[in-house]
Amino acid sequence: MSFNREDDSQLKFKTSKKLKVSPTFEAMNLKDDLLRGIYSYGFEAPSSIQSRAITQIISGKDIIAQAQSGTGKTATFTIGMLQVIELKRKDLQALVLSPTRELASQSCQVISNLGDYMNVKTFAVTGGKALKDDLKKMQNGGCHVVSGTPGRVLDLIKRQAVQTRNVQMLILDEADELLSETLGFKQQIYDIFSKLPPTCQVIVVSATMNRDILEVTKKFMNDPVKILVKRDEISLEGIAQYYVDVSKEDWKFDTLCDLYDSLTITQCVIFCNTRKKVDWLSKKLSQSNFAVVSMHGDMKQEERDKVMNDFRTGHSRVLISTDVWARGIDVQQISLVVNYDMPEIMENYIHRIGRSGRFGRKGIAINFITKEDEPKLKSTEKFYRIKIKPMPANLS
Ligand SMILES: Nc1ncnc2c1ncn2[C@@H]1O[C@H](COP(=O)(O)OP(=O)(O)OP(=O)(O)O)[C@@H](O)[C@H]1O
Repeated sequence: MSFNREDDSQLKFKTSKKLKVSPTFEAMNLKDDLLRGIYSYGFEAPSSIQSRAITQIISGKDIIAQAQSGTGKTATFTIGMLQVIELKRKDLQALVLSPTRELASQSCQVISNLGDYMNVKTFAVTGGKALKDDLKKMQNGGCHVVSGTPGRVLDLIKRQAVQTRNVQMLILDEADELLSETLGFKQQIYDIFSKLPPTCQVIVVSATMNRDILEVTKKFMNDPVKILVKRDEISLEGIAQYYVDVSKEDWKFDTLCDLYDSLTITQCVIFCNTRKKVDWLSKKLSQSNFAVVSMHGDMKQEERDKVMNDFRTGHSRVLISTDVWARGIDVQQISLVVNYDMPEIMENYIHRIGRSGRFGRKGIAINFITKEDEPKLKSTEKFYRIKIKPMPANLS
């Protein structure tokens, strides 16, 4: 998935025709306790993907659900899943897989919140945490839903701590990332899949899909319902996208310092392409007395957890990270994303800028462009049919 991509239009893959649209949550015939959970979580009406996909999930069909970032895909699969799960039973019935530990934990939290009045029991099992703790909590039993990263889930299945015999729903969140050739999750996903009952319903979800991934889904999905988004509609209108012509790498730092006051108006994420660069940038900003925090995959999990917690609660406002933060993480106060480096993977442009502008909020994305980045900028604009304009002098 490089930037020099041939046209991979989804010609063969089209949104299924005549899908039912439920204009309200009541119209979905949900359990009372689930409906209560939805309203007390603060939701009033379903988003576009929710009004189309939830009832399809409930009907038991396999589904490919694509929708723009921040439009409520997590609640889509969660509500569908909670409606189907039998709470009286004490066995594992649904499995959610995510590419990062933080995302798996976040989804677990959403499931637990929306299912608050149903007494749903859900656990997050992720790498970076003590295996023995996961073994213990799974042994205690009674878990209806596991949300985890593929490696840890597979490990627990092999140790028979996660019992898959009654799993009736598999959800692949950020599915294009989980199934991509480059990241090494694909084989783990296949291995997990091979341990599930053959009748298990499969739900794949992401803001981005490409033809290769859609081809792959044919191998393990059964005539899925498809809800797809055209490429020129993937980028959210509410996120204003700008570039700053920095010419050379050396000039990025001063440009960022000049922007710092704008970064702290609400909350901001700055993306770099390597862990080393994240460390370097956060050190250099701290030395210049700018308050920033940072997170990447080489850090200890306790440290990652602390950074996440401080950022979620608003104690820190500027976070520097790698693509470990590109997908799925939901912090509503983020209004600004800076690509200090342009992403290596085209899809991640959409995911990164989608950390702002959550659920209809306004957002701003700023891309630092060196001479070498110019072709990337052009191909991103062309691919998603967007216009990334020069940053205005007065950003606010
Ligand atoms: N029906 C709703 N009404 C109000 N807020 C909602 C509704 N559905 C979801 N939200 C909120 O919108 C935000 C974004 O939702 P979510 O994280 O599920 O988006 P997403 O589509 O999974 O995004 P991404 O592509 O970045 O993973 C969350 O804060 C969520 O609580």
